[in-house]
Amino acid sequence: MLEIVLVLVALFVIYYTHLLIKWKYPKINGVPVHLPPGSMGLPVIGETIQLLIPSYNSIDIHPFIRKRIQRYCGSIICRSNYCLVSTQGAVEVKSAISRMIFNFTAKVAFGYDLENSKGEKIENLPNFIKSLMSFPLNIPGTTFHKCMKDKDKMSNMVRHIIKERLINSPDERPGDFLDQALNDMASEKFLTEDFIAELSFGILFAAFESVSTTLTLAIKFLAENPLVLEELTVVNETLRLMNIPPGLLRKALKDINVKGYTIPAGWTIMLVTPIVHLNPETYKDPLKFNPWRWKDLDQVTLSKSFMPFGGGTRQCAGAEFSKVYMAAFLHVLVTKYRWSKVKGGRITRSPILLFPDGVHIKITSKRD
Ligand code: HEM
Repeated sequence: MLEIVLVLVALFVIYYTHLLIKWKYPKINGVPVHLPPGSMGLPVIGETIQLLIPSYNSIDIHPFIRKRIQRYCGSIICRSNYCLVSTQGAVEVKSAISRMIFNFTAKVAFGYDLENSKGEKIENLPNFIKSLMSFPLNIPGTTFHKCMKDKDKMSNMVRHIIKERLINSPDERPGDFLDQALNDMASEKFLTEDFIAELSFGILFAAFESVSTTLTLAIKFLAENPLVLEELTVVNETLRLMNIPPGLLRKALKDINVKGYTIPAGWTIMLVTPIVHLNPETYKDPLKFNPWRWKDLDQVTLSKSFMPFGGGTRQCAGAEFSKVYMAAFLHVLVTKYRWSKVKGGRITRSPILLFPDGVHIKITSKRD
């Protein structure tokens, strides 16, 4: 009996050693691959236990989603209402703006009203990002588990709204993004109630986290550099300097040769856009917040050296909406309000941008 166990253990060790060697030193048609330099880290876990790499390549629903988001964003821009709180005390900008955008997007996308909702209250979404980048181990006690629970709470809330909508006749519905998706269920096979709930959550998340982070940064930079010019140049400079996503993810569909190195098919590649945005040959003094530089940058340079919303066919579906929304927000801020930084402003990346001490401003209406 003992011999059999020993043989099995030996076979197990040989098999996994073989897999490990194959993974560490891959071959294509029997020829060893010259991999790009760098460490492979540990099997499965890689270099870090903190980074979860999302994949966008599930089913080919992307053109559909893109079209619907763009149509929806276009229609809501004119309904935007920027409610800035005028207060004698200090406001923590990131949470205030997150909440504002969360409420606004949830309301216009699927009719969720935070104050008057009857169902489950969603209080935690603005903190969702903190637990997003975690090792995908879904057992109680892990950050990932907490993150999934928050996401489920949100998707369930949308499911509840979907059920209510489906009871009502189509002409009683508000005609928002959710209604568009429900109407499309008849023609698009992949659109199930579950899918629409997850999609609505995804849009809410994509919109509120990225926009609120950019606006918080813009306000911080403006408070530290009070001479403002055009709002759009401030938005561009903020996106350039801080690069909200740490990079773009792509999957190699076939072996790719780059400068003598092979990236094997199936590998996930991260294009680190901050490197392009901080290239001193394009952006003089690249670490300096300088909205004025945008006056002199030509279109050709920009098309190659500015990609805060990604590029190609997978470019951000909310890019135009975000630029207009943020420029309009800053316009209202600088024309109608006075504000000054009280404390905070420290930024960390892990790998998303966080404000460990917040950005606290004192804000009052110019009419007061
Ligand atoms: C400051 C604001 C924003 C930034 C910096 C940003 C950035 C990005 C980036 C870098 C990507 C990946 C693109 C790629 O892989 O090439 C992306 C994808 C995406 N974004 Fe945004 N985003 C912002 C706002 C929004 C908003 C407001 C929405 C929705 C209303 C949105 C919806 C999406 C969607 C659906 C995708 C996936 C596109 C696809 O795979 O086709 N984003 N975004």
